[in-house]
Amino acid sequence: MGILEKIKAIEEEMARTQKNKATEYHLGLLKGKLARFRQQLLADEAAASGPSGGSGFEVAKSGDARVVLIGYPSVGKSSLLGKVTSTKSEIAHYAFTTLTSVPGVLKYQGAEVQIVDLPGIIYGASQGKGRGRQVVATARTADLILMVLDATKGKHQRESLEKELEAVGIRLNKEKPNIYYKKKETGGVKITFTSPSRTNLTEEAIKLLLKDYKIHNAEVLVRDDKCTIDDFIDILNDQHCNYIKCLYAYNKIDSVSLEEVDKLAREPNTVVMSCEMDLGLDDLVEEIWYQLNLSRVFTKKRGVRPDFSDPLVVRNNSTVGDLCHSVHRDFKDKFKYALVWGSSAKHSPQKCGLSHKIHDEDVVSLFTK
Ligand SMILES: Nc1nc2c(ncn2[C@@H]2O[C@H](COP(=O)(O)OP(=O)(O)OP(=O)(O)O)[C@@H](O)[C@H]2O)c(=O)[nH]1
Repeated sequence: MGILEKIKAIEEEMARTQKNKATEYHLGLLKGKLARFRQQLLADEAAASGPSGGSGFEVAKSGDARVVLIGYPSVGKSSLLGKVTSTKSEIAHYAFTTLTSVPGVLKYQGAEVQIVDLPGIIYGASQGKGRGRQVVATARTADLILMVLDATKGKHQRESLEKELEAVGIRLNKEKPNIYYKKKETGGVKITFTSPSRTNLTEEAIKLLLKDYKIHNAEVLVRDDKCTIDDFIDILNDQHCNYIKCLYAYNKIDSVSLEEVDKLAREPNTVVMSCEMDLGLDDLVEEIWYQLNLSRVFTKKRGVRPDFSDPLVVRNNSTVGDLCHSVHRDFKDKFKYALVWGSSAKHSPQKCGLSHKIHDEDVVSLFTK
């Protein structure tokens, strides 16, 4: 039996099995197997396409962060890219216009965010269909997924995309489960819960899964009483799981009622817009920036005004040390002290060491030995 048939057989068995206390472990085991086969399927695909597989839309990562657009055909991804980035992309009045990914650059107050528009075909990816799997591979590299949805269409589009992403191990707006897991050479299986589990994740369930994965020696520490069997399966398939932030953008709000727009706009992690009418695009860009969680830092040479058009971009909560690292790998070794102006400084300028936390829009002078 090929992997695809195995996946199908498990899915059918899961659909047949009633969900109740008695079948909980059995379903957990099936889920565990499913995750393993899906991972295998995607790994086979990656090996087959190879580094020079010529998939046609692998894009080199550039800029300070990467946002990946995901959505069904004709929801307005190309239009959006045309509006917010400096890349032009062809828009035709028919589906499937975007056949190769077109990276665009969104410039936000000096920072550069790469926006990649993937082929609109993600559906069926988890079943190994078409280019969906390649799309997924690129989606995994995103700092933020921007799911573009058509406000005139129902809930189905969002749910089915979420389901597809879920099936290939992309977890949206979710933290990595707080479970410590380490495979060992000897010593058997040791399972500890820091507090009694409030879900279906019991010691017995963990043992069954480990046995099914042919793992006989391991240490497991469940640190969160809300972790489920699914979370533990994710930990077992760690390399296959990516935890990525997702922003939902509903386009074409010019074509639906105000009540509908209002309802959509109130959903969490959601923005509403109309590319055609130029509505909500500034809010979208701001929200993207906010979700990326980045800070701009302006460097200043002695006796010269800082260049406010060319910031260094680092993660929020970064330190002077992180900043040095982003200048050059070895810069930290030469570092003597920094002068910092801006909201993180107690007085202007403040003389700081490597551990000083910098804020967005700070000005920093770095001095070397
Ligand atoms: N009413 C309305 N139509 C829009 C809006 N934005 C885009 N469209 C139309 O939707 C159609 C599809 O737009 P595209 O930008 O090509 O969509 P896409 O998601 O890139 O499509 P693919 O390339 O097929 O994946 C075009 O006819 C656009 O004119 C909008 O805000 N309102």
